[in-house]
Amino acid sequence: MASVLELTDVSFVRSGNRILDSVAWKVDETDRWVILGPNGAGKSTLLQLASAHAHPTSGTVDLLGERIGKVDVFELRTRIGIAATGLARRIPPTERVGDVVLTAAYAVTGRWQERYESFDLERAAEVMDAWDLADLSTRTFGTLSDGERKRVQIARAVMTDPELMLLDEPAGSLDLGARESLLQSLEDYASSSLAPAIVMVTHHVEEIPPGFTHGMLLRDGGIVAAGPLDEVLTDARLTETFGLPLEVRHEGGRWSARATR
Ligand SMILES: Nc1ncnc2c1ncn2[C@@H]1O[C@H](COP(=O)(O)OP(=O)(O)OP(=O)(O)O)[C@@H](O)[C@H]1O
Repeated sequence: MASVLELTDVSFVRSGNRILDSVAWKVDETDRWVILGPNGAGKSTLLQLASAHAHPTSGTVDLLGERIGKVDVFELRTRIGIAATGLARRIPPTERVGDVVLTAAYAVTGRWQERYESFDLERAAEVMDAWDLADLSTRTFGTLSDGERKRVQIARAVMTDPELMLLDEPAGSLDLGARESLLQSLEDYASSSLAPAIVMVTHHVEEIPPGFTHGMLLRDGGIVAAGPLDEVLTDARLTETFGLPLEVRHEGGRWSARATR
């Protein structure tokens, strides 16, 4: 099976702070990964490396068949879909939802004078339909709820048919209904044989969509466990990762966890 991302002995140091330490990780094209770990564990930094927005201090990152440091990262980034809060901040609040999705074809935010082909317009309509955004296409991004904004960000990332999809806390800050509805959409997306490899960072095991296959537990920049989800999400490993006694359950395709006394 072809690997889309491979980190070999990767360390990442900033201001003398070892944020990632000797990380080895391989993502194959059919994998759907979830990354969990306490605040400050290094999850977002790992996504920065996985999206060619950061270089490792030592070790190697191979992304979509290219070695980071030996390739034009601007070209490489067009092959990766990212939905993250930091990127959402760059979307002008006055931009129409339809244009937020469509402008992904040129990797820009804010529609200007780009000329779109009919297949771009058809693709944007198809993606907005799939992510329940068709009724919002003429609304402006700034008027949307948090849940709607998350959907728009993901639809924008899906628009270009990426070879790797990176999701940073897609269900963070959503109410119960919005979360459950988003998880159903993510489950549908992840179950398609046409979907790319997916890596999702989350703070809660309850936010893992059914069908996700692999998990990584990160603590203090090091991997506690990585592999098939049911081997990784155990009481002992979650307890070690979060530093308090935890009990985990897996029922009906969904995960939950709580502290024990
Ligand atoms: N440029 C930097 N210089 C120094 N330290 C940094 C820098 N960027 C991040 N860090 C530190 O690296 C650690 C990991 O940060 P990162 O954002 O990757 O963690 P995270 O697991 O995503 O956290 P959270 O769950 O809170 O979002 C944190 O302690 C953070 O303060």
